[in-house]
Amino acid sequence: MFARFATTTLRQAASRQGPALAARAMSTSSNQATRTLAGRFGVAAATAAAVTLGYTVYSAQKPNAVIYADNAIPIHGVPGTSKERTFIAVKPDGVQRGLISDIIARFERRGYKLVGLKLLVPSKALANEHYADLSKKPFFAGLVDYMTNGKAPVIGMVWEGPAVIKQGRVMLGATDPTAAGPGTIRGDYCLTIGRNICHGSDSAESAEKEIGLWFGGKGEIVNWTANNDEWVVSDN
Ligand SMILES: Nc1ncnc2c1ncn2[C@@H]1O[C@H](COP(=O)(O)OP(=O)(O)OP(=O)(O)O)[C@@H](O)[C@H]1O
Repeated sequence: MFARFATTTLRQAASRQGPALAARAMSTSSNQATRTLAGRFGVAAATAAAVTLGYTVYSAQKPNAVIYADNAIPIHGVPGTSKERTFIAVKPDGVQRGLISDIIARFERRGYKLVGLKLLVPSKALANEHYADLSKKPFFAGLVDYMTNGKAPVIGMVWEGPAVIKQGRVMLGATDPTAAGPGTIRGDYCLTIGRNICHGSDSAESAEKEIGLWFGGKGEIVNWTANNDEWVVSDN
């Protein structure tokens, strides 16, 4: 009964007043709910109910999003802040050529934080959706086959940090490796556009779409604090 009341209140807040008010309402109402439930059923039940309520509110606003109850950051991060996130992939040619560790190392050394990582052979449906904007191109079928035929897997990653979407693209280098400068991943390691070993989201919209597409299972993105954040992402 109480949970239904709280959920309804929060849904109304989410739809009428937007995310900020919903988040405030969620925090106030779920604190009340948590205290009531904790008194009656114990702390574990109260905690589970509070997490469910939080997820319900966010889902009502944005059905495909996954958030974490601890800090309510969407899995695609917060563009324009130190929590900006991008999707970076090592494509099958990069995996075959043993370049995974080098690509990861470049992002790590720069100071970016790895918050999602998986190795998979993507389905055709996933590759089709990922490259949907290229579906009319003559190379589309070959591109999807190269990504999905299983001759090597893909490494999917989510990296976090200031300006990581733009800087990730800079680090990758031009899509066509013949135009990629030295010091970039493509400029250092590849020669042709069909085998350019890596991918990076090209905008905040793409990052949101791609992170949601490749990740999104519960627990696949981890919010964590690096011990050296003070030395890497602080402002004076
Ligand atoms: N002319 C082409 N011939 C073959 N493959 C191509 C061609 N143009 C693009 N591709 C492939 O399609 C991918 C996506 O192309 P797009 O134009 O979206 O560039 P991009 O966004 O820089 O690349 P990516 O999405 O891989 O980072 C390229 O990385 C490349 O693998």
